[in-house]
Amino acid sequence: MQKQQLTVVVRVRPLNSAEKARKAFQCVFPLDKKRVLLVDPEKFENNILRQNRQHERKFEFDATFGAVSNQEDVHETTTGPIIDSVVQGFNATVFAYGATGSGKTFTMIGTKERPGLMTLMTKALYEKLDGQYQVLLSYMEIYNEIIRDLLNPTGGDLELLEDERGNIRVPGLSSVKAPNLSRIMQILQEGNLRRTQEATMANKTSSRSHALLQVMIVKNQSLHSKLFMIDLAGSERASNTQNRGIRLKEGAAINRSLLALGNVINSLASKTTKYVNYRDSKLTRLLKDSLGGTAKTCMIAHVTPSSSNFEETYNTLMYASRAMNITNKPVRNRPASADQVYAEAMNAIRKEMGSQIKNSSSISGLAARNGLPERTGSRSRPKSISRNSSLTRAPAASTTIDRGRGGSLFTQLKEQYMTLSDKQRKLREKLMAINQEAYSLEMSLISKNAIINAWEKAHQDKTNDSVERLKQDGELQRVRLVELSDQRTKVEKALRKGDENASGLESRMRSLAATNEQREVVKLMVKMAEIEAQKISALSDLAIKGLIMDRTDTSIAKLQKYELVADRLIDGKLDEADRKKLEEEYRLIKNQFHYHLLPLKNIQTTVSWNSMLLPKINNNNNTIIMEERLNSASKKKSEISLPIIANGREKYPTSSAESTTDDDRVNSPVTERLPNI
Ligand SMILES: Nc1ncnc2c1ncn2[C@@H]1O[C@H](COP(=O)(O)OP(=O)(O)OP(=O)(O)O)[C@@H](O)[C@H]1O
Repeated sequence: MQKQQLTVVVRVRPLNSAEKARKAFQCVFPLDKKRVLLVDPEKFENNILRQNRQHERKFEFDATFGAVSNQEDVHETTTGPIIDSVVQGFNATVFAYGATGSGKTFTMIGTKERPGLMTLMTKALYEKLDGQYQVLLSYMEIYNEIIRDLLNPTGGDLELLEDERGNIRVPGLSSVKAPNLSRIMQILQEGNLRRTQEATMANKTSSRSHALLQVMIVKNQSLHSKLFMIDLAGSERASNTQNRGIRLKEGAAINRSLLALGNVINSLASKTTKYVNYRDSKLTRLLKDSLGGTAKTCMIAHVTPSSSNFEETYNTLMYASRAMNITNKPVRNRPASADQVYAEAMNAIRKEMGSQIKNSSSISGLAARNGLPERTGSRSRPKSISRNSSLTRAPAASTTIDRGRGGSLFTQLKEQYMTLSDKQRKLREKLMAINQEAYSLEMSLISKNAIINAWEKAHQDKTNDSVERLKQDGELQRVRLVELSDQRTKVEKALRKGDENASGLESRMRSLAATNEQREVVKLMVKMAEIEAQKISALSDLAIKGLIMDRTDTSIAKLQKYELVADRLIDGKLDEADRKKLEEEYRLIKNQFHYHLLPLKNIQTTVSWNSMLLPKINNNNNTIIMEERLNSASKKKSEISLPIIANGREKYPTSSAESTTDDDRVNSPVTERLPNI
């Protein structure tokens, strides 16, 4: 694992008209492709007391871009090479850092006429990826330490979870398929419109949140690599922005997360500090892998050239030069075949088998290896070769090699068997993909139907845009399920036929096998086909478990939120208006939790998708088969139910079923804000 320093570049934007009107002048000068000169405006103030202070400072970075550099220049020099790494399977992060109004959003998002890095990078990625890759996009913002899904505005607040391997995940964050560049542009535009932006004194279109675009590249259903593109909110001084009220509170939250980021950068850059505290903000927790981790990371520091922003510029350049000392250890993700170890083992078996098959097809070779002379035999009665094996008969003096029908037929059957096994493997993989998609659709449909039913019960004839959208989505999902069901029938039919043919070939090969080696070859080939089928079954099992885990994670996040609200309600120190608002929020979360959990409770219906023609793992060893495992998991889930809060006290329903009855749903009907599912 090779260490690699963070790539740190600086972009200086042109002086703008407001700055010129304020009689501000340029105090930052790019000297060449790497160096930048910062001149303290005090130098021109003729202050005798400060005459001896150092007024100029040079900084050197991996690259420096001045006012004349355009978006393409920045991309080609800095982010272009990162795209190559992402294509090779490395995770990467590019983030824009700098004071408010310094040009971060311009660089990352850009304008219609001058698209920024998010567009240029995804475009470059598309040009380099071929059809075997799939691209998924997620777009979120962190606003006042709250994570929101920019692609699913009704999704509510999202939580961060750390799995047992230390990977940070955002359960419930939507990821959207981006089959082409125009879809990406559309997704980005939609997301950007939803981003929290406000005018401040320092910037007319100030981004008040950190925006994180995540591009996931998937190959053979596993993650190939991940690219984070981040437009951070600007660091700001309250005096500069003249912010009050909400803007001031936002500023404090923005600065808190940036302070946490600064602390992480300081700790990582320091040679003495051992402990790095990522936990102080959601931003730093999300960036854990990008700073000091296994990703390739590029920081684009932004400064204004204006003398009025000297202090911010100085701080940014100091941070940036400190960040140059950070080293990551980029690691390529595991190859797309989710089970490299298994694949290697299979290759070893294949190789071994290949050599045995090669040897067994040459009778002379076999005979020679057994220290026996070659035999002559009947060409017309292949079976007699195995029955009356010449190996037990008296050796004949002939050196002619028998490549008669017996030998060649065995070879032909063996080749047919291998081709068939390969075909069966592909069919099983197809079946697995169909099952997985259907499983996920069914889970989503269960939640959707329950929400629609509850809405209709509570609101009768009243229509609602979100409910109508849910209905339309549900309709599309049902159509897709019918398609999948047809596909599954076809694949299963082909699989059954293939299995019949395979067992026919197997018994013919067994009866033709004349030697121990040939018998061994048949055994190995059958074993290999079995292992392939079991492997797919295991992967399928894992994928379904992954879907369940994701849903469970989101449910847990909702439960945590519920606890927070419940605590505040029980605490009771609320005026009437706040209590009412909180109670409504409480009901919404309770609803979300309920609808999200429903598919897990109904797992028996959905699991049928996974059981067809995929062999059950360890079934004959009396270990728990998948259905049982899932059933017991669903049993546990169905025991979870949230209490009702009345007058500031928690009341648990008398039975677990109680909380999920229609009555309960009517008690806490689906509100105007529909729960995300
Ligand atoms: N390189 C550039 N060339 C021309 N105009 C630029 C450049 N960089 C920034 N600008 C302009 O400067 C203004 C402020 O830029 P921008 O909104 O990108 O700043 P920011 O750092 O994202 O601010 P905030 O943190 O407040 O969101 C915008 O009007 C933008 O168009």
